[in-house]
Amino acid sequence: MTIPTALRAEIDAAKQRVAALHAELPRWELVVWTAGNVSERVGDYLVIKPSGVSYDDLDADAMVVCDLDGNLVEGDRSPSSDTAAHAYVYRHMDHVGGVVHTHSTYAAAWAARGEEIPCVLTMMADEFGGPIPVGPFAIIGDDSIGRGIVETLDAHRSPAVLMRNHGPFTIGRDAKAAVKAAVLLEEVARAVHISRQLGEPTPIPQEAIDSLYHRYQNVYGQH
Ligand SMILES: O=C(CO)[C@@H](O)[C@@H](O)COP(=O)(O)O
Repeated sequence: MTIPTALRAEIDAAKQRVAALHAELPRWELVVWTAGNVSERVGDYLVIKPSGVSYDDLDADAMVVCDLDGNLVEGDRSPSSDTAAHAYVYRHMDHVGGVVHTHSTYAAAWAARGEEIPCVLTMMADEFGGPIPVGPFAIIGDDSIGRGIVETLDAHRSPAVLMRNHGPFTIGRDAKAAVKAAVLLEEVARAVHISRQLGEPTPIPQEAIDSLYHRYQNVYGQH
């Protein structure tokens, strides 16, 4: 199987974007060693990093392309070990254009307890539209992680899920949006963790969460 000529330019542009976005993971201290990955959907394909390769070596030429069943279509190295999970999300969530997985410290700490992060900060209402949910414990190697991500996020506004005893996966309309969700997730996971050391954080009323989420998703920023 080869990339259709009609997608060549889009695939090459996605390789540039996904390579650059992998550099954001160590930049925002979301990963150690090689423990994180970013993908972006292009038609019936996904662009993702090769497994176990240092972020220092992840340029556009290093990126690999898979079909949405996770089969390698282009590239000379094995795709990320989480490719099956990314591919499952794309197959079952048509609106998703980007997926990120990290083991960021504070988000992983909440995942280790199997506890959702309560919506106690306006930044959480803005970006996540409520609490950040926990997905089921699932072992890498088949569709179980992907299935757990989809089943959990289908029931929430949140673009982030804490896979129990593992770590966060985030989704977005493109890879940049999914990376942003991963960055903000770690920030709120840390803030709420610290807050809870000093007392019980105060929940935000649902009406306020809905209002903040609508503003941030539809008004905030440049239009
Ligand atoms: O945690 C795991 C494997 O257990 C992976 O998410 C992490 O090491 C990243 O793997 P890849 O380098 O993307 O194959």
